[in-house]
Amino acid sequence: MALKCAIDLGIPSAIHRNGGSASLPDLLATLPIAENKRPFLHRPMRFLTVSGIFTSADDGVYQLTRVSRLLVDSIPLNLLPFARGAVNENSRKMSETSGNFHTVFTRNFRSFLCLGEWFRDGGDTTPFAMAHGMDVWGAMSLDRALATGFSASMAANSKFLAEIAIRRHAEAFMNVSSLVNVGGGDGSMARAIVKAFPHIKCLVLDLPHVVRGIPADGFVECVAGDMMDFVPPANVVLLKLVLHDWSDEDCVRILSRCREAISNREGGKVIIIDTVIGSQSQQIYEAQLFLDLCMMTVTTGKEREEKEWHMIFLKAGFTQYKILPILGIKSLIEVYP
Ligand SMILES: C[S@@+](CC[C@H](N)C(=O)[O-])C[C@H]1O[C@@H](n2cnc3c(N)ncnc32)[C@H](O)[C@@H]1O
Ligand SMILES: O=c1cc(-c2ccc(O)cc2)oc2c(O)c(O)ccc12
Repeated sequence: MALKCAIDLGIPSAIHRNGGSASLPDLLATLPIAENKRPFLHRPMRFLTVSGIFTSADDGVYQLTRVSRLLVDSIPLNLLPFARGAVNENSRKMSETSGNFHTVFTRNFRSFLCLGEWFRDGGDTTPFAMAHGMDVWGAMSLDRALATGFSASMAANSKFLAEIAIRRHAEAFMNVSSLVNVGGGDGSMARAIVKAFPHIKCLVLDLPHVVRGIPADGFVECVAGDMMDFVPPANVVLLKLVLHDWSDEDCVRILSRCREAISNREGGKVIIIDTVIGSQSQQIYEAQLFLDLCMMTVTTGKEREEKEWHMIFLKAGFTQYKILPILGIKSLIEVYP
């Protein structure tokens, strides 16, 4: 909530505009803070500094850390839309300040409040459905603003990650002539791939209500469909943050469709961008386990350890795989028939 407050007030951007460091009087001079609230600002700032969002020199001057640099609006590929998605309320007040942003993430919060009840309940619904009366995909198909907000959050994540994944693992996309991005959302990831490798013909497959909102741009082609039933043929199938939404049985079904899509194709492989649980870093490990709880609460999915990934690959008929770390909690997994 302190981070949400800092994002709402635009504090990371204000520090950046001030040349990368700002004292409390500097911040008070530029931020829209009511006169009677000025004596309070040092308290969330003190908490966020101890939490690693800002640093503060002894002289009381705040500076950005690697985390808060991601929240500066003027820095290209910032994660502000993703962070807003994570902390904003779907309310009129927030819509005014952050551009009509409706979020699935606030719904997550209410879903988390049902977790204890979910454990006691013998039904097979998700905590999200307990809180909202329908599953997350149903909620998004009915609420256009919610779907658009989710798509914008995931798109910011994709643009940021695509840049790093392509730079660090360019070889994964070389010698690829066609690629289908299954559950590709608004096509941000596919677009970044085509821009880096213009020879690749890229197709995005997603649900009808998602594909309907994507304007044609000449870079990627978008088709509506259900990945449980059919995946269009290509040399490479890319699944980014898709399998973590689904149970092991559903993943085997999706991956089986992907295997059919690449069968008899030269260099056929599936590229998965997702979490592989397990890290030497306590912070990363904690984030992976937190995301796993999100998946348990919002979807029917989970984050997986390597042995769990291995099991579903074998069940879907694949023989080999290779795990390449990308950044933080995410890895790129190449899976071969
Ligand atoms: C967590 S989002 C990931 C979006 C995108 N890959 C990214 O990383 O930004 C999961 C995506 O899967 C899509 N999806 C869910 N069920 C699907 C289905 N049965 N067939 C195709 N896409 C589906 C959702 O609409 C959503 O765009
Ligand atoms: O609530 C979420 C959050 C994520 C998420 C968070 C952080 C990351 O680095 C990646 C993804 O993903 C979600 C998701 O895929 C979904 O279908 C519903 C909710 C969430």
